[in-house]
Amino acid sequence: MNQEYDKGKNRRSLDGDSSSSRVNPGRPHYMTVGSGSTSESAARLQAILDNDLGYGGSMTRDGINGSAPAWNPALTEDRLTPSMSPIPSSLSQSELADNDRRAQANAIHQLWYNSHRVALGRSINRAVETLKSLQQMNASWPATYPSVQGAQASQNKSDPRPGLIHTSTGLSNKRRSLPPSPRPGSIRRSQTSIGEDSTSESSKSTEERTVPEPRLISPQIAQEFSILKLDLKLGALHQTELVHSLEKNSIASLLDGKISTSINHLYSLRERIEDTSSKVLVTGDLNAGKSTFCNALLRRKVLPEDQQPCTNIFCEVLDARENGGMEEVHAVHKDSAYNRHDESTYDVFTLRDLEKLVVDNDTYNQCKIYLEDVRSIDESLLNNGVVDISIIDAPGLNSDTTKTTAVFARQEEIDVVVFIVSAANHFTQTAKEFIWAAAAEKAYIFMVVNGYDNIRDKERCQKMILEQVHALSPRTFKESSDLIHFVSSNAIPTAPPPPPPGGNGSGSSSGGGGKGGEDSDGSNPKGKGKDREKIRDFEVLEQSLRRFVLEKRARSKLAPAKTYLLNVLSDVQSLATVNQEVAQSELNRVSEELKALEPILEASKKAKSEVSDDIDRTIEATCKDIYDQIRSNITTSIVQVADEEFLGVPYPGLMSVFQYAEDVKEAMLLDIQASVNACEEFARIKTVSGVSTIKQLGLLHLGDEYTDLSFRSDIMFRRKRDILAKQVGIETEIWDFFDMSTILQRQEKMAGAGMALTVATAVGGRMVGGFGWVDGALGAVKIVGNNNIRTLIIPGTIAVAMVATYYVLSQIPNSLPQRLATKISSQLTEMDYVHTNSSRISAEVRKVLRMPADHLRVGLQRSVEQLGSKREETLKIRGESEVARKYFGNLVNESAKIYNTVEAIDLEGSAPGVAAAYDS
Ligand SMILES: Nc1nc2c(ncn2[C@@H]2O[C@H](COP(=O)(O)OP(=O)(O)OP(=O)(O)O)[C@@H](O)[C@H]2O)c(=O)[nH]1
Repeated sequence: MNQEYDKGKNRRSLDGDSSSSRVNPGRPHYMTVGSGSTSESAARLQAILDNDLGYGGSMTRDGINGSAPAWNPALTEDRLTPSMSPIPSSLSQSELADNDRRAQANAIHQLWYNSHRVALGRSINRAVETLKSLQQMNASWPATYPSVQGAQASQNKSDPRPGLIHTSTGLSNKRRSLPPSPRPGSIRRSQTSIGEDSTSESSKSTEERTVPEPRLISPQIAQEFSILKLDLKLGALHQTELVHSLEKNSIASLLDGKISTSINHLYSLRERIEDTSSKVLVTGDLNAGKSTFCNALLRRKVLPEDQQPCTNIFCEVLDARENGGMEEVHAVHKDSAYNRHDESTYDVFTLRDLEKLVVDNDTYNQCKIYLEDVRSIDESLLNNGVVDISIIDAPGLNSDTTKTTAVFARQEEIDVVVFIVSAANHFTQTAKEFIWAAAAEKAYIFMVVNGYDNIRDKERCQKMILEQVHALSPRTFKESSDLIHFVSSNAIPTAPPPPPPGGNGSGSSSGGGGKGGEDSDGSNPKGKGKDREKIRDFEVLEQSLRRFVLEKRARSKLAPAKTYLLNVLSDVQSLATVNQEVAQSELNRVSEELKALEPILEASKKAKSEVSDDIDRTIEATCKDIYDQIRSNITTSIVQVADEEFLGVPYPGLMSVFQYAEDVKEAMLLDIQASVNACEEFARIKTVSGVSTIKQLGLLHLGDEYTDLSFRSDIMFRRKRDILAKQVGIETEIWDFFDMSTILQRQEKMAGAGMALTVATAVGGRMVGGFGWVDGALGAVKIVGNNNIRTLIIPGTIAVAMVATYYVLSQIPNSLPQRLATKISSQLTEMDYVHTNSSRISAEVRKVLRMPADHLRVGLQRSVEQLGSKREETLKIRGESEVARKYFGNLVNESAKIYNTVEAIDLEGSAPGVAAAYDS
């Protein structure tokens, strides 16, 4: 923030030539009064001044760690008495002593003034540092901007004045008193309040809960931001509604812009207090008589006056000595920064050309009018012997928006505002707005109620105007006798306009003007009673203005810086207080959130690993169970398939025995297939129950975050149907019909059943069954006898064979299924049918169960990650809030400290030395 300033800048020439005046550019330049040599005490004071150029031991080191920015030594170059002040060579002893006394008094005053200026300069530096740090903080932690409560604001809609008052919190008891106009009483946080901030809010549940109205809304801290007030004039929306409709970051960026503007303004204020000259802006409504007033002050008709609006550009009147004693007009080119030493930035004209220049402003944006004021230093404002003054005549406020804006902007670089108000029209809305804007740094405004001669009921006019001033600028009102004047500027005798170009100008004008100069009509107004009164009123005004600008220079020159500093620091303090509390509640909130979050995160992590293992175990157990169950079921089904009573296939008789075999075979395979289907159904049921178990786990651990997968058990096992019939290919053989083992088994069963067994059956059975038929034959021979046997043997054999054949054939429905079952069973064993199907079904169940299981695992993982990142985010917010709380806590203290330092700079009391200097 250190800024090096051009040491020569703003330093005026004391002898008409700025270069020759620089006797010692690094120290104050005071003229030698009296006999040409200063008295001892004056010399001592001079020495003190030399050593006290803003760094001296007399200053309290309250700067920023003693590292105050570079201070321009030229700032103390105010003249106490101009070198060209006429000092008669033959002064009496008493007059010399008087001069000496005055010089001493001036020196004392200068010391006092310098100390205040330096203190203010340091405070400006500290304020700039503070604002810069606030800007940085605002970038990383968007500051909360309190706004006026909508309801409150609308209650006060009748109040035309924008903004609110500062109430009694923090510094407010020390703040400036403001008009008693009703102001909205409370503020409330903008949409950036806790709970409303979507960016910083890290928990859904927190977002959803109802946030209690922050304490910040309390009317106790209701106050207006005068400097850092966001200017939101968009459409028909009220400022509050706008603030609430804006994003927190948008507000932060608007605030950032305001801070930047304020920093720049502080720089310009520092420059202004360093500048030894004083700029007086004469402004007011259109046609209020600004130019007439300026002319009256100068006692010369320099600026064009007209009944219709005529001043279109700024006209700055300066002492001709600043221009080498030449009276001329420098018309500054548009978009050029004026530099008197660079003629490319302006065109030179004579005073006579002024009228045209002022009205026609297409080429120029302002005029610098160098004028010789021949009045004595006791009377002249320009040539006052104390300080360089420039008087700026501004275009009428309500002439057009651009010019009005320009006047508003211009007042930021001036020290004193002289506001001309028409006695007939009073304060217009634009006038009021200007005064409110000026109040940001100017607690006092010099008010000139002009055209007073036009008013019949003067008392009523005064009363009304004073009432208005009371509301507009209370401090000005408080000192109304000094700061508010009712005059008629056109009644002041002025020297006629300058002679035509060709003459040197200064000589002729000084001849025409001067003290008690004639009016343009040539009459002597001092002779007329009414005019005398007007002139007297004007002279009183002049004295007050001189006192305000010259004697109370600390007030006129330094007070704007002080007022602005107090206002901006107060704004900073309010902002800091609000944000400290916001940061604190944010900190509390996130700490609470963290406290709640930690165990949830831990539980979630634990659940994740436990549930994962659990699911795996459950799936494996389910699948194994299913496998075992299915294996046993299919095996049983295969084993039992032959026992099924012909599986519902009727025996068609011997003629269709092959078809019978095919039907039995198919029935058997279908029966086995049916058992497999039953197993699939069983597995389906088990899967549905498994999926439901996983879902329960998901709901238990993820709650609402668990998303269910749609599961259709009916589409399981679709592809494996009918596979068996295709795979099993069994040929029916002749031996399949005569399965002896089955026949024998059956015979034994039947034998065990009782005596119904016939011999034929027994014999046949034996015969058919094996070699036992020989024994049977021998037994029969013994009974029948050998001869008989011989005759019976053939037919007997035939009979037995027939019986046996019949028996065997009758046993086909019994023996064929057994035989086929055995063959199917062995083929299925060969195919590993039981295992294949059991593992196929259990594998599909595993696959199906894994889907929701994996989904649950992913959900759990995501939940842990989300909780983890929420924790990270919350930790980050906690860290930031902690930093912000500390920062804003410090800012509250720091801004209060600077505020107190600034407030302690007493610019109001009578300046030491002044009385003595101007006494006599
Ligand atoms: N009766 C009366 N007329 C005045 C007074 N002061 C100014 N006038 C007249 O008011 C008219 C406007 O005066 P100006 O000085 O041109 O007003 P202005 O405010 O400079 O006008 P703009 O710069 O164009 O806004 C002129 O005709 C003046 O003679 C006054 O005190 N009494």
